[in-house]
Amino acid sequence: MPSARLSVVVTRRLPEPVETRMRELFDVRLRETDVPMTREELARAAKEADVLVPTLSDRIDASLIAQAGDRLKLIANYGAGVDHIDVGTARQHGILVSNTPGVSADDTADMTMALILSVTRRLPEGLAVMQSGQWGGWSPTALLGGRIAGRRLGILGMGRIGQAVARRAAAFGMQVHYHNRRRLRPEIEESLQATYWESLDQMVARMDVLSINCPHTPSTFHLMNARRLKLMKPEAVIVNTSRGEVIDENALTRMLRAGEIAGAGLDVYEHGADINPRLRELKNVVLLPHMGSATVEGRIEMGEKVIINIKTFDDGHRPPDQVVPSML
Ligand SMILES: NC(=O)C1=CN([C@@H]2O[C@H](COP(=O)(O)OP(=O)(O)OC[C@H]3O[C@@H](n4cnc5c(N)ncnc54)[C@H](O)[C@@H]3O)[C@@H](O)[C@H]2O)C=CC1
Ligand SMILES: O=C(O)C(=O)CO
Repeated sequence: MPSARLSVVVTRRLPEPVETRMRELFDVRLRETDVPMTREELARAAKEADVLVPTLSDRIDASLIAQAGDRLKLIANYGAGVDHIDVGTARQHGILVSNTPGVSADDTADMTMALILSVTRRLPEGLAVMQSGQWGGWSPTALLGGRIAGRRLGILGMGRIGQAVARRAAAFGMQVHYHNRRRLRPEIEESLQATYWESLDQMVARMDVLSINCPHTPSTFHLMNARRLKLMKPEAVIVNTSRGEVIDENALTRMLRAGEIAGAGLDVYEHGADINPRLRELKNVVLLPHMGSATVEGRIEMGEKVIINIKTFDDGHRPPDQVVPSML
């Protein structure tokens, strides 16, 4: 007799090919509208599913996991970052957690470079001139930015995305530096032509551009606090395509306003969509609505990874992208 199909609940609309494949493989309940579930809907979903497929907009904390009961066996996150999931509590309840690492690395690194170039070369100001209809033609002195070739880029968090940024930055002629929880193997460091800094403080003080690419964990929360931001050179630029919580957003905003940091390119914010309104007023800041991984290809590949994790689990094995507390 064939075994019963897994009951899978997905909390957000996913790209159409992903939803179609999920319908073929699982007893899946898909979301009809593209709005995050309310807390009550999420708690109900966690109770009724064998597998929950959340996204970064769902807070899967200890209380939600405690309410889930015995049925929930796997939280197969649609996304690489798992800072919205209490992975330790899930483990204590015997619930596995998986994510979608790697498939967004190139796309997010592309967006990191786009932010670096947008801030240093003043793209939004150029766009605003064109949209105003006031452009009077080429000028030797208008909208001059800074050259990135030859500049020092410091990467905080040299994992999949950090390394993809390093490869791109080297191709743009930047000198790549990094700080990471663990130093890379010598052959990888050499292939990336990257200089390792054991001291984050010392690296931060010497960079022209700082790119934040570590996950948000208890040890990275406000890693870029007011004290460290103050170590940056006043002409330096910071970009963040990881998670907003790694930077003290209020301190950054104050320093950008005061001209103590030259510019910022942000894809992510400390309080999600509730961003510091003062950031929006600044000319030296480029803000994006968390779209680092937003390509058609990447979002489908994230869904394929979710499916592989669920299928492998259904076949009686550990999901290939299982996340355990010691990884965080
Ligand atoms: N903006 C966007 O659309 C996207 C954002 N992300 C975010 O980017 C983050 C990084 O993604 P990946 O590169 O795939 O992760 P990864 O796990 O491959 O790399 C993260 C690196 O950060 C390092 N790290 C962790 N804690 C650290 C600490 N305290 N100090 C220094 N280094 C530390 C790790 O050792 C690792 O090398 C994700 O966790 C996610 O939050 C991921 C995908 C898309
Ligand atoms: O995969 C992630 O962690 C994201 O931020 C989605 O883009």
